[in-house]
Amino acid sequence: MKKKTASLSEEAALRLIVEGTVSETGTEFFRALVRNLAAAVQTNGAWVTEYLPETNRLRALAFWLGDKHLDSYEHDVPGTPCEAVLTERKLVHYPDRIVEIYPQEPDLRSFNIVSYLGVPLFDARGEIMGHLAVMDTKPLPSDPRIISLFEIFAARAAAELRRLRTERELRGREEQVSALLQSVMDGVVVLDATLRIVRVNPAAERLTGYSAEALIGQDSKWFLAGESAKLIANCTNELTGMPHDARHLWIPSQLTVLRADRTRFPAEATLSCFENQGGPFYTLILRNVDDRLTAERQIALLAAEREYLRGERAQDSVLGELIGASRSMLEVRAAIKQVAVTDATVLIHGETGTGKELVAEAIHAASTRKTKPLVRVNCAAIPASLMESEFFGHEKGAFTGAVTKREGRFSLADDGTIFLDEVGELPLDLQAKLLRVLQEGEFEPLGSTKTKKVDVRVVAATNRDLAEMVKEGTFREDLYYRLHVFPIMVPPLRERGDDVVLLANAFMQRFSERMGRQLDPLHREDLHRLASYDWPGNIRELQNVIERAIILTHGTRVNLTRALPVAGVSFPDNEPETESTDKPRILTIEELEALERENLRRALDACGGKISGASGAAQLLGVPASTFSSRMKALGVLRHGEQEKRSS
Ligand SMILES: Nc1ncnc2c1ncn2[C@@H]1O[C@H](COP(=O)(O)OP(=O)(O)OP(=O)(O)O)[C@@H](O)[C@H]1O
Repeated sequence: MKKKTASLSEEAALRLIVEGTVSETGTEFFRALVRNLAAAVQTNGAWVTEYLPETNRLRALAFWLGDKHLDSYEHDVPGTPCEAVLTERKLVHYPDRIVEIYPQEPDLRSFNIVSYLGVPLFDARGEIMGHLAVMDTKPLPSDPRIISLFEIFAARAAAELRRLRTERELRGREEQVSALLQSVMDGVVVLDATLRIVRVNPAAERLTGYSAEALIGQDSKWFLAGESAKLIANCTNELTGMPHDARHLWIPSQLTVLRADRTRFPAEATLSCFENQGGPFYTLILRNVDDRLTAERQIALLAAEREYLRGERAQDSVLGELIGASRSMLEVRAAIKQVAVTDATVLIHGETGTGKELVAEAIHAASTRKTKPLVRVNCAAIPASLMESEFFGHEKGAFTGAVTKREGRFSLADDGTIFLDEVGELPLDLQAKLLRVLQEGEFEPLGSTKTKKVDVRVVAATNRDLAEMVKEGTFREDLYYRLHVFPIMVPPLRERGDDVVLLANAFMQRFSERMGRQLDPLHREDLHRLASYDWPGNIRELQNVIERAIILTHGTRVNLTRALPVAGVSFPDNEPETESTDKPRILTIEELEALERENLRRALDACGGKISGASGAAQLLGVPASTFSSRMKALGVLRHGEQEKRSS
């Protein structure tokens, strides 16, 4: 090392440090520092190191020896004068003959070192970061001026080393943050206090279609639709007023992001605030929720569809009880489906026993009121004097016999459906009251002055010609039109074609299951007989016939003969109720023959097919066996087991 001056004043040394290092940082700083330090204290060498605790080694940040820098110098701590510096954590001075103290340290010998002065460098927490040392090929006597100069250099070195470490740490963190930002799927946009974009991640570039260069420096309005930009501005205001540890907000699906191609997408975001250099910054984490919203919509749609299908299935299960595939019945089913979901009043027309009540049930079951009551009222079955109280209820003492207060059917049906069967039988005064309920939804119970309000859907049914009754003045025209909002005509069985067969088979199955009977399916010819019958009592009559036939059957083959009225003529016990009041009529020859044929069959059935003898069918009829047989032949009646070829 060239000695520039024999001795250097402290000020000159300080100037050396300042001037020699002011413009330098990092490696250059340390190189300047050790060079100037060696010059200041006039030693042969100086070095500044960083301590590597993992390997317990010292690595030179800069090493000046003689007249040059040694690059990449590193050595183990144990057995060196530096060890004393690190373990004693204070300035260590070996003024002379250092080789004798550290004979194992080869570099001391090879560099001809005889004296040493070293000091540890601490970080802000008091941990050793490294050390600064000077060494000389001649003795280095203890000189306070040298020591103080040396300590000035050491303080400067420690400061720079600390700065470097902080910088390195920051860089490490920044790299971590960058790596994180690079890898996240969500777009991250950092805004400054004026809501200008200062940083974006690649996902934000992808989401917006803008490059980072295009985005950085722009106002957040650049990529946010008007309302969304306002929302973000409001949120940032809100955030700055919040406690530091709670400065984040979730903005759910309310943002609209504008892409470079001017398309838009809905986004949800989290917005958080952090302080940097005294000012607030905001991190906006954006997520495109288009897919999610689409998926949610899809799920909602599927759920609605499922609900709809459930409803359909429920409807179908109710409609399933309404057997019939004829065109007219399909129309009835379609009408039920159509009107059920509305609150419209329905008037069901149809002959007796055609299934009007079943239709009313199906309407209720397929309506939104299905969980509420369906209250049935048969207007023909209630005495006129009790009808009003039955409909609207009464107060205690409202009339003789009204010992307690009683709710009427309309109150019971509140929120549900009332089925007014045989509505044509309503007396005129009650028709007026019914009209009021239909129009205003209100009535007064008998004996009460308080008006009751109800929400009741009315389904009425009649087998009478109400329009004709209006003309006759027995049915109110205004009520007729009020009821006639949605008329459904239930066709008689004779107009339903093969529905008879479907119904007969269904009833067979229903009753045989109910009675625990194993029965053969109905024969083709039985079905034919059923189909050719007129069915004045409609489905109720058919149902009765099948039920009766099963009861009368002993084996597995259903005995329709005794249950079925013959060609429109019935035995007295088979007479449909509706016909019971009809006058006896004159029979045709064919009808008489059919009746006789039926009678022969019944006799045969009753006697197990036996004709002659004490328990024979002939005796049952009181005729000789030969007469019985010839009548059988003439009328084409076959015995059990024989194949019948008749088609009546
Ligand atoms: N389409 C059908 N499918 C299955 N059963 C039916 C059908 N229609 C009617 N029924 C059955 O026939 C019987 C008579 O039906 P319902 O009481 O509904 O007829 P209605 O027209 O209301 O009779 P009324 O005019 O005498 O009041 C009931 O037992 C019912 O279950």
